[in-house]
Amino acid sequence: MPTGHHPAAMPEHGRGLPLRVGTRGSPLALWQTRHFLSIVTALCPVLRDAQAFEEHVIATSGDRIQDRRLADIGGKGLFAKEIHEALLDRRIDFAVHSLKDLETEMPPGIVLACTLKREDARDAIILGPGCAAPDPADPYACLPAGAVIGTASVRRQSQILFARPDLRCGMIRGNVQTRLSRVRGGEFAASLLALAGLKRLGLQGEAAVVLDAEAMVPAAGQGIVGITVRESDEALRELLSAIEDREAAAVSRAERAFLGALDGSCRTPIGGHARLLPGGELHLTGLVARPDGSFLLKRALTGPAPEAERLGRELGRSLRADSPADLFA
Ligand SMILES: NCc1[nH]cc(CCC(=O)O)c1CC(=O)O
Repeated sequence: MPTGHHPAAMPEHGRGLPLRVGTRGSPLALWQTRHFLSIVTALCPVLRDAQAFEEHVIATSGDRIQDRRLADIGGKGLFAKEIHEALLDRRIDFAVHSLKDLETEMPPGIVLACTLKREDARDAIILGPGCAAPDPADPYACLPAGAVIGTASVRRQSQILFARPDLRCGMIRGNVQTRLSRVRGGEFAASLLALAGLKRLGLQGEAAVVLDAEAMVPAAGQGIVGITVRESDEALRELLSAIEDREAAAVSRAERAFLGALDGSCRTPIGGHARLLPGGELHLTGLVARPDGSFLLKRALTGPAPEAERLGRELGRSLRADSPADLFA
C-alpha cells in the first residue's frame, strides 16, 4: 500500500470539505467504510481531521426487501441502485461497496475507481446445534443426511447439492448477525457465509469449516471492497487510484470480465475466482451450474496478469459455449 503524502492526489481546490461517502447501513458495510477511510487518511494526512468526511447511510432495495431471493426481485445491482443515484445527484462524492454486490457494468457517469486489498475470498460453513464435529478430511461430513442448509445464494446451493445431493437448501437472508442467530436457533442445520464478512465483524470463530476455493468457487469479487465515484471527478479519481491494491485490481478485473462475458442472471449459479501465482501469472477458476446441482462445469485458465480481462472473457465464453443454453436465457 502506498504511504506518504501525494500532493497531486489532493481534492481539487474549491471542492470544500467534508467529502461525503455513501454506504449501506449494515454493520459490515459500515466496517468497510471506516476501513476505507482509514486507508485514505493514512495516505492523505490532511484529511485526518474529524470533519473531513461525512458518512451518508443509504438504504438500498436489497436492504429493504428481505423476504425473497434477490433473483426474484430483479437481481443485479439491487444493493447499489440508490447509491448510484446519490452519486449522480451529487448528494455524495464517493461510495463504498462489497465488490461482489456491484454489477459488472457501471451506469453512465459512474466509474469503479479502485479496489482495496482482498480479505479471504473463501466461503465458510456455520454449524447449528444438530451437526457433527467438523472432519478435516471431508468438509461436508459434519452435515447430517437430509439436513436443510440456509442459503439464498444459488452459487453456494448448486455446489453443495452437487457434492451432497441428499441435502436441501432453504431461503435465508438478512445481515450476517441475523443469519448466525437463525442457525444457532436451529431453524437451519447450517449455513454458508463469506469468511471475509465474518472476519471483518470479528466473527471468524463462527466459521466451523472453511471451504477451499476449488471445492466451493467463490463469487466474483468476494472479499474485495470497491469504491465508486463520478466519472467527471478527476481529483477524487486520482486520490483513489493512489490507494488501489494492484493484486485486487488484477484479480477483480479477471473475475468481473468472466462474469460479464457469461451474462447470467442472478438465477444462474456462477463462481469466479482468480489469484496471482508466485511467478506473477494469473490463475482464474470459473464455474457454471444448475441451482439443483444436477449440472456443474468448472474450468481454469492461467495467463499473464496484464491480460486479466481477456482471460476472464475467454473463460466466460468457453464455459458458456459448453453449458445448457437455458442457463443463460
Ligand atoms: N451478498 C451479501 C454479501 N456481500 C458481501 C458479503 C461478504 C463480504 C465480501 O464478500 O466481501 C456478503 C455476505 C456473505 O455473502 O456472506
